[in-house]
Amino acid sequence: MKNVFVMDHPLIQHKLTLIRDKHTGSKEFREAVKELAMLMGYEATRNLPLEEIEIETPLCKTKTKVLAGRKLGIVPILRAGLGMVDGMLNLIPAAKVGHIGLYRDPETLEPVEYYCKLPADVHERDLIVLDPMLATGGSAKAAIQFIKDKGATSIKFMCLIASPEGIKVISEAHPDVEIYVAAIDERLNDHAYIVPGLGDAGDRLFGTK
Ligand SMILES: O=P(O)(O)OC[C@H]1O[C@H](OP(=O)(O)OP(=O)(O)O)[C@H](O)[C@@H]1O
Ligand SMILES: O=c1cc[nH]c(=O)[nH]1
Ligand SMILES: [Mg+2]
Repeated sequence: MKNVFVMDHPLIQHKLTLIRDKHTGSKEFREAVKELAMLMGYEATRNLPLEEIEIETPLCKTKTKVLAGRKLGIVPILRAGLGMVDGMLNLIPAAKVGHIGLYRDPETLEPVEYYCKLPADVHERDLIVLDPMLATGGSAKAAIQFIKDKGATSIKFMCLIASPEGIKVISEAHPDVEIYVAAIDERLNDHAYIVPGLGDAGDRLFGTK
């Protein structure tokens, strides 16, 4: 599907298996999510623009490339998206971080907003929205819409595991948004959990279950 990039690098697939395993505890789960964010972030930032500058090596002057200086931002969807922040910041330490607090109402499955704090110049930044799970797509769809309402025009969405339904929802609602994902699983169950998935990402990251 256009605009959907499935990252099947062996290191990504290996770490994904770690976090799917129900015997993996919070510490190892957190470490693997951070590492996955870093590996995926490497790919998701592949097309950042470069510009040429002149520097001097110990031998001579030379022209060489640096990032073109376009401002970057990452926007984790709370809570579970927080687990991906440090991995991304390791790659792009100058990025500003916005936060969107959303939880999925267990009855209606609708996203409920409880927090939103974005960089003031969000409309000037290339943004990557982070959330490990894309299930019904309701949370990511709402989060991306918030950011667009604040003026953002350049948005990517990065998640670890998606359902086919979630991918469809985001592709249709936000066709301009590229989706980076480590795996697209089979389906959603009756409670809209991804199967086989990894369970509740927030609870596993923070040990709340
Ligand atoms: O695609 P959806 O059907 O909207 O589901 C995905 C959302 O559910 C999870 O968050 P959750 O509501 O469990 O909140 P949490 O991160 O605080 O645990 C997950 O991190 C996504 O944000
Ligand atoms: O499978 C799922 C679906 C929504 N949220 C999660 O954390 N996991
Ligand atoms: Mg949760």
